[in-house]
Formats: sequence, structure tokens, C-alpha cells
Amino acid sequence: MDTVLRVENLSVTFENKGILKSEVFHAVKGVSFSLHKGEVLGIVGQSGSGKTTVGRAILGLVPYEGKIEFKGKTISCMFQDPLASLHPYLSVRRQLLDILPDEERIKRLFASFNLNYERLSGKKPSELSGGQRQRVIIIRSLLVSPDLIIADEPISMLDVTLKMWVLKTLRELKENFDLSMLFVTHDLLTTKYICDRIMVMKDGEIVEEGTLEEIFKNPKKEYTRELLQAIPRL
Ligand SMILES: Nc1ncnc2c1ncn2[C@@H]1O[C@H](COP(=O)(O)OP(=O)(O)OP(=O)(O)O)[C@@H](O)[C@H]1O
Repeated sequence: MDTVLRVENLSVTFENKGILKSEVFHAVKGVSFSLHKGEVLGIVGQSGSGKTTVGRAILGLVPYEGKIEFKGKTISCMFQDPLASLHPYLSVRRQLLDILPDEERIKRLFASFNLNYERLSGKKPSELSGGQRQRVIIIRSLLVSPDLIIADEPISMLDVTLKMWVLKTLRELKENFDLSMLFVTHDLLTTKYICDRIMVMKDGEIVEEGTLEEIFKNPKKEYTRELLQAIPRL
């Protein structure tokens, strides 16, 4: 199996400067994992467990110790705040065409995400609904044909029905285009619809790792069981 990303002994430390003294905070502690081509690896854990920081270190956005080996050309990301990651004054059409001047491809992606290209593409991001914007972000990250996608809570702002539908579409795209993705979420339920493998993080460390089936059917750690119990029953 081809490895797209190998992370070895990754640690990230922040210095929180107080008025009287500074404190060193270990947000990520010795995390190691590999991501294979065509695989979706979920990173789950409660708020503050270090999930986002792992993704930011891979993107080179925070200083880190350890080794990150990316065997590809392009990484794209989907973040949870679509308004902040789109240009506010340019139309959606303009900013997507700037990334890839292939309107037919953009139209096909709009159709696969159930968005009306003719009606929406001339609008600015602030003129779209939250759910429409979030889907535009997903489309934008797919346009560069990335070797790796870092998706950090990419569907957290969608309502439940749209969430499931977008996950299903992403899953289909993953299967058709062999996408490799790191899927960061606090919501274990969503991993069920997209991930092949899951890593559970707590206090900056990986406490458990396994296939979807292993984590859901036979969790080994109490912390993972607590996360599973916290999933709302529909
Ligand atoms: N730039 C920073 N400076 C100082 N501390 C930081 C910084 N970025 C993150 N942290 C701290 O590192 C810890 C891990 O943060 P991180 O965003 O990785 O958590 P998370 O698991 O993604 O949480 P959430 O699900 O709430 O997004 C948190 O305690 C956070 O306050």
C-alpha cells in the first residue's frame, strides 16, 4: 500500500505568555501515524485534545518537533469557517476559476454537491447560505487535485440532513478519485460515514487507533467508550 503521509514522533509546544510568568503547553506529544493512498483517517477527540494542531503542523502552520514526510505535491484543506477562508469581495465563480480555469469541471462539481451553478456562482460568499458556502469550500479544495486533503470539521456548520448527504458525496468522490484525507472531528458519529481508520486523541496523545469496525465494535480504552456513549441516538 502506498503511503502518502508519514508522521513520526510529532510534538507541538506552545508558550503561553502570562503577565508574571510564561507557561509551556504541550499540545501534541509524540504522535506517530501513516496515511495510505485512498484512505480516510479520522482524528477524533474532545475539544482541546490537539487534533487541529496535528493538521496545522502538517501544513507547516505551527513549529513542531519530529518528522513529517509527505509524498506528494499538493495538500488542500477544508476548514470549519468557510467565510474566513473565501475571498469576501470576489464572486464564487471568479475565485474558483482563479484556482482552475476549467468551468465545465467546476459546473460538474457544483452538480455533484447539489448546488445550482447558474444561480449561485455570480454571488459573493456572504450572499450564500452557510451550507452553500461550506460546499463551495469543499469544491475549492477538490479543484487542485490534491494528493492529501486535511479536512478539519468541514461539515460542522451543516444541518444533520445536509451533513449526511455531504459525507456520502465525499465518500463517493473518495472512491472514484482515490482521495487521501485526514478527517479531523470531535464528532465520532460522522467518522462512521467517511473514515476507514480512526485515531483517538486525548491530551495531545493518541490513546487508541483502529479500523472503523474495531473502534465502534470493540473499543479498548475507556475514553473511546465514553466518546461512543456520547453519540446521540437518533
Ligand atoms: N497558537 C496557540 N497558542 C497557544 N495554545 C494553543 C494554540 N493553538 C492551540 N493551542 C492549545 O492547544 C490545545 C489543542 O488545541 P487544538 O486546537 O489542537 O484542539 P482540538 O482538539 O482541535 O480542539 P477543538 O475540537 O476544540 O477544535 C488547546 O488547549 C489549545 O488551547
